[in-house]
Amino acid sequence: MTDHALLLVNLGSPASTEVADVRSYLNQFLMDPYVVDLPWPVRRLLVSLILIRRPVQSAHAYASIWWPEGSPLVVLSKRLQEAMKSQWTEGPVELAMRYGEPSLDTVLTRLAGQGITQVTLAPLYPQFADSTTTTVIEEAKRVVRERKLPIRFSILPPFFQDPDYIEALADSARPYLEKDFDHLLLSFHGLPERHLRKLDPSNHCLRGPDCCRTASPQVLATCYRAQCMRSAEAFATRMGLRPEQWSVSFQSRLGKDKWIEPYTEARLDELAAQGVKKLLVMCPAFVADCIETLEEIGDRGREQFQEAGGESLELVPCLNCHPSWVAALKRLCERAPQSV
Ligand SMILES: C=CC1=C(C)c2cc3[nH]c(cc4nc(cc5[nH]c(cc1n2)c(C)c5CCC(=O)O)C(CCC(=O)O)=C4C)c(C)c3C=C
Ligand SMILES: [Fe+2]
Ligand SMILES: [Fe+2]
Repeated sequence: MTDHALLLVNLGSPASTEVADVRSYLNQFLMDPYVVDLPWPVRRLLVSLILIRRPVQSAHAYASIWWPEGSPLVVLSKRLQEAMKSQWTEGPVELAMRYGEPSLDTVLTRLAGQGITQVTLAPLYPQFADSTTTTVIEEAKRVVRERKLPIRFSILPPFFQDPDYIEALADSARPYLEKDFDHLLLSFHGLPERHLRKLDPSNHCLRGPDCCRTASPQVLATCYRAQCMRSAEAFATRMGLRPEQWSVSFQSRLGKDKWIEPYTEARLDELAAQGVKKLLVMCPAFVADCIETLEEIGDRGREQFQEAGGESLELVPCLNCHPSWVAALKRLCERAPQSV
């Protein structure tokens, strides 16, 4: 069969580090109602306020990590796409970005023009969130509906505790964990608490320190925080880490709302104060290194940890194009159930 495409989708980056490009990217990203989930007039006002200062700050941050070939996130996603071509034999392997280019609209329209009728849609997010997984799926469905494309989807579900994903994390992180370290911080992207609450009709989430551990299968299916905890626990178990050797935190908070805790910034100070000298940080919510790992953790986080008394902070690279990840992704995508 050659009419069944694999479509990898990641978040996307600005077209360049120019402030105008960063502003336009942030505007598209933050005006997505799955990301800033407020009524349109409130969202428009809030995002316009954020766009006064943020593009200049973010452009500066992007410039500090940008590669000659472009944004690390996009370059690494393209490399993953290339690696997957030798794995996926049923048709072409394509890459789209939820924000910026190449858009889902461009890629799905091109695939339909080539006679592709079946697409395995792979949002590259291990843990479920409306602001990542849902928005990719809904945008892909919107394009097919509005352009009347004869495409049916299979959709890769969140794979936060899939043994293949955990094994890939273990294989990619092992060389770092074999070196001398005092503590491993697993830092996941954060989310406003509101995003968890609105998907939790049983009112289980964020009610006490153990709520993620006691989440029912129904709660776990949509609770990003509980899924992050499961990923971290499965990884720590696989690596044989003792409880005091690792912990979880959440990074990248934006705005004044309460986001899920503990915050990475606070944990960096606490760990230094507890006497941790050699800190390892890995970021399992990101499958490709990006501004959030390279700049927020690798640059600013390291500086903060050292100023607080730590000696070294080593950033464990994301899965990127690790052979175990490429093999895992092939198996995950082959198992993706047909949906629409
Ligand atoms: C309300 C704001 C945001 C939510 C909610 C959010 C969720 C979320 N994001 C990722 C993954 C990535 N985010 C990245 C960058 C990024 N994220 C936000 C805001 C929210 N994210 C902003 C404003 C930015 C841009 C950078 C900045 O100005 O700080 C990236 C990296 C993009 C890149 O080009 O490198 C990724 C990847 C997840 C997984 C997630 C929810 C779980
Ligand atoms: Fe983000
Ligand atoms: Fe929860």
